[in-house]
This record gives sequence, structure tokens and C-alpha cells, in this order.
Amino acid sequence: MRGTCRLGVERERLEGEDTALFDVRCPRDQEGGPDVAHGGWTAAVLDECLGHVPLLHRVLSVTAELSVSFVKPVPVERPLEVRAWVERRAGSRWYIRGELVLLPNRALLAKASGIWVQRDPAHFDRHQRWLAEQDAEPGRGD
Ligand SMILES: CCCCCCCCCCCC(=O)SCCNC(=O)CCNC(=O)[C@H](O)C(C)(C)COP(=O)(O)OP(=O)(O)OC[C@H]1O[C@@H](n2cnc3c(N)ncnc32)[C@H](O)[C@@H]1OP(=O)(O)O
Repeated sequence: MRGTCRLGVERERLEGEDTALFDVRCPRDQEGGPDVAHGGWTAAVLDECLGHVPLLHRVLSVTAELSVSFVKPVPVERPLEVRAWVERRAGSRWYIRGELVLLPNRALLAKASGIWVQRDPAHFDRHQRWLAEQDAEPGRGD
């Protein structure tokens, strides 16, 4: 599968049944310090890539939990790779881990683990109904 996105994911492919690889490059406009990525970009790109593992299995899911370890500063505009794999599945939950590395030596820059919950396609419609209820009843909050 090929494609680009505003986060700088340039290519994705499955490697075997449970692992996916992503070619990534942090765009200059995601800079947080001099020549290094903002931490929000690192978290977002790991969320994106890990969350694509169920999608590559044609399963729609949403992030329920995400934990990120920032191991080293992430340089902008350099070739990077994310490897994401399924640790285990339990019911509708996918436990997924991943690593962001600097190419070509695969030096570890960040690690992530999280839980993705499978949803049916009506997930976003239900959300729109919930949002309309919020607008109709300001102050209710649930
Ligand atoms: C058509 C357009 C296509 C468009 C296609 C485009 C693809 C878009 C993909 C976008 C992905 C994103 O950006 S996601 C964006 C960031 N994430 C989100 O917006 C998610 C917001 N949170 C939620 O919607 C909700 O909290 C959920 C869905 C995560 C959980 O809701 P829920 O009401 O608790 O669901 P429920 O069915 O009861 O729970 C399912 C199972 O997950 C477990 N579970 C629930 N929350 C958690 C949790 N935080 N940590 C661990 N486990 C959890 C429950 O125990 C249960 O286990 P068991 O009983 O089954 O064992």
C-alpha cells in the first residue's frame, strides 16, 4: 500500500501476519526544537502507524489508550521507520506495540504501546448524534 499524509508517513506495508512497516519523515513544520520533532508529532505518528495495523487487517478501530516513551530527539527531514506489531488480541481489543527508529542504523528514537478497540462503521454516526444531544442540552456533560 502506498500513500502520503500530513504527518509524513510515506509508505506502509504488512510484513507477515502481525507486523507492519512504515517509511516516515518528520516534516519541517512539525519541528518542536532546533531540527527536532515536536513530541506531539512523535506521539501522533506512532498513533497513526500503530492504529493502521487493524486497518491493514480491514478492521476499523479507535485508539483507547496510548503510551509513548521518548528515547532520543527525533530529527526532522530524515528517513525514519516505524515498526508496529500486534502483541495480542482479546475480544474487540488489539494490544499493539511499536518503535520509531532512525535509518539506516535503526537507532531507537521512541517506543509506544496501546490498545485499539474495534468499532462498527456506525461509530462516527453515533458520535454525531451524541454531539447533537450535547448541543441540545448544554451543561449535561455525559
Ligand atoms: C465509516 C467511516 C469510516 C472511516 C474510517 C477511517 C478510520 C478512522 C480511524 C480513526 C482512528 C482515530 O483517529 S481514533 C481517535 C482517538 N480515539 C478516539 O476517538 C476514541 C474515543 N473513545 C471512544 O470512542 C470510546 O471510549 C471507546 C470506543 C474506545 C470505548 O467505548 P466503550 O463504550 O467503552 O466501548 P465498549 O464497546 O464498551 O468497549 C469495548 C471493549 O474495549 C474495552 N475498553 C474500552 N475502553 C478501554 C480503554 N480505555 N482501555 C482498555 N480497554 C478499553 C472495554 O472494556 C471492552 O472490552 P470487551 O468487553 O470487549 O472485552
